[in-house]
Amino acid sequence: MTPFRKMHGLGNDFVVLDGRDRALPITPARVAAIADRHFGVGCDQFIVLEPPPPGADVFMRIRNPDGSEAGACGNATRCVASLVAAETGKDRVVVRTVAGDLRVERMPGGLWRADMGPARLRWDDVPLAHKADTLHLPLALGPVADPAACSMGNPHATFFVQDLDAIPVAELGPRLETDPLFPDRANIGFAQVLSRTHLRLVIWERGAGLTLACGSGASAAIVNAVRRGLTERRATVTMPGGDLTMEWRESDGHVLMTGPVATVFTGTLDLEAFGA
Ligand SMILES: N[C@@H](CCC[C@H](N)C(=O)O)C(=O)O
Repeated sequence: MTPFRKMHGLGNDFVVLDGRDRALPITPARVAAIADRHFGVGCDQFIVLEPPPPGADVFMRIRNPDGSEAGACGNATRCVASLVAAETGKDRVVVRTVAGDLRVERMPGGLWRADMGPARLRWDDVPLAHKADTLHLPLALGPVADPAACSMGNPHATFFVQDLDAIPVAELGPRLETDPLFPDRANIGFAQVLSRTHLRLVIWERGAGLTLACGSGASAAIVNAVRRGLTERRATVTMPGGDLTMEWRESDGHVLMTGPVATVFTGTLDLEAFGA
């Protein structure tokens, strides 16, 4: 049996396994089965801790419920950093993903701040299928149009809308995620500007669907809002699961994300019982 933790950041929930001492028999089919909310444990992302490469405290592998692998997960980054910090007594932790190193530090009030790295703004960073202006993508569907895109280690497009409650996110999300403009698919954000320091955001996540919060999506939203002249560089992003405090730092273009972490239960899994 393999121990696991169920964690979440603002309701964006994770099954977290520890593969640092032994390689775990994880396959895309097993991830999908365990992530299933009726026949498995249920989660938005399936996270495996792997041995720390030189220069990092842990390697974090991120998989979506459809079995696909992702380069970034802001909410899981905070959760994993808090675990490693509890083990090591450190207040600063370096989490490595396939997209690079993320530096996370403990903040007052049980919060954690992750440096999500630089937003990457070129069309081939996102990536897009062809050259286009990432500040105004040639993309429209139903009531939404003209998103801005960037990469936070994973692909994001943000649509700015007048009334978020009027947007049929579950209907538009899957079609936009898989639009041919996005060769790797994309996470799709719908953002309403409430003030120069406050955004409301709903995310349709690539490989996961609607989630209660998305840290990399909030990062992309603040970056794209600032690029459009809609908000200041520091703003609160309110998602269905709660708030993240975001900053797109002027000095180096890094995005800083501050928010909570939670462990809600622990258990054991028979990985072999979840298919091949
Ligand atoms: N929930 C995450 C993002 C998870 C990965 C995403 N679905 C992708 O495929 O890129 C976050 O908090 O950033």
